[in-house]
Amino acid sequence: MTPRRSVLYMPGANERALEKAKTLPADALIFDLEDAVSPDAKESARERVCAAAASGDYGKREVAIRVNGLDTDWHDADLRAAAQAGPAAVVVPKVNSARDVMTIERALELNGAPEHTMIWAMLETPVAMLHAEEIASASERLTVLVMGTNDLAKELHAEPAAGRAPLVAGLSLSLLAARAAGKQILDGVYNDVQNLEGFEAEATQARQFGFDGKTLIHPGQIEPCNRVFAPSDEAITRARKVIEAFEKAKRDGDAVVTVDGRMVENLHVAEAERVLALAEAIKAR
Ligand SMILES: CC(C)(COP(=O)(O)OP(=O)(O)OC[C@H]1O[C@@H](n2cnc3c(N)ncnc32)[C@H](O)[C@@H]1OP(=O)(O)O)[C@@H](O)C(=O)NCCC(=O)NCCSC(=O)C[C@H](O)C(=O)O
Ligand SMILES: [Mg+2]
Repeated sequence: MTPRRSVLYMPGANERALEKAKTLPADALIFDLEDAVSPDAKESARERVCAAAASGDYGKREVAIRVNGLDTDWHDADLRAAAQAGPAAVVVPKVNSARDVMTIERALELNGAPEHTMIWAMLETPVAMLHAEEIASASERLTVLVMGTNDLAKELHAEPAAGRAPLVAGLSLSLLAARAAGKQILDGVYNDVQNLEGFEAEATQARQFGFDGKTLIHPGQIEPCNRVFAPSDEAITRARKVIEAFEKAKRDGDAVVTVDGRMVENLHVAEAERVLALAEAIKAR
């Protein structure tokens, strides 16, 4: 289990951000070549980002490179350079179909990407929401889905609303697809970098939905995000109690038991084991 609670984007043209990221407590970093880089800086950013990704200077943080989209002039050169740099993942924006995933997979192979370089597909268009299942299950190399909620809101003509109501259908379809295919899924970014209270509320909503973590745009969002997506002490204590109580029930020949007044069956044990495994994986970081 790889914790991906906090996944920080940074503009590939921003040398200072790439440097600063070496000391930030994010679980993963995405060096961006897409929206955060202006057209005239695309080539220099590509070189800088690939050198940084290949440097091994980021410790236990997973390093991913976001390339430009399949339908852009920069995509092929980005993917070739990223494949050669060999990051943990190549993040591809605006993936719309299983065919897109297979095209990316083939390009990684043709360009000699190491086996450890995975595909993280961004779901950020209405058609991607409707194709989420085929995208999520198109390749074993695709391990993570990433929501692009800014683009999705733009395409939907959606307005900001309480509880992200206009986006809930898309978020839910993407989550269903990720879980059905056994993949991880990350929530989109929160744009108001000054508003940490609003950020924490949105991250909590994402955790309650079932997201594994959230993509971020500012270092100030990392700490609250790590806290929200880690099992709390209370959750760990309850998970241990559930496992112990169920073990005892089994010894007594029962398949169901109550813990603190709530029913526990073997499915709850599986969830408790997941919580403990995640807590252990976070501790090991
Ligand atoms: C949003 C920002 C432009 C704000 O920048 P700024 O005002 O300069 O922030 P601060 O002055 O508060 O910065 C303090 C220090 O932190 C460093 N910093 C800031 N952001 C990052 C970062 N993302 N990674 C690493 N380090 C960062 C600054 O350099 C300062 O350092 P120091 O000088 O040493 O104190 C800016 O935060 C930013 O550019 N964020 C990332 C934007 C980005 O990558 N956007 C693209 C991804 S999101 C997206 O594409 C959405 C998706 O596709 C969708 O559709 O939803
Ligand atoms: Mg986007």
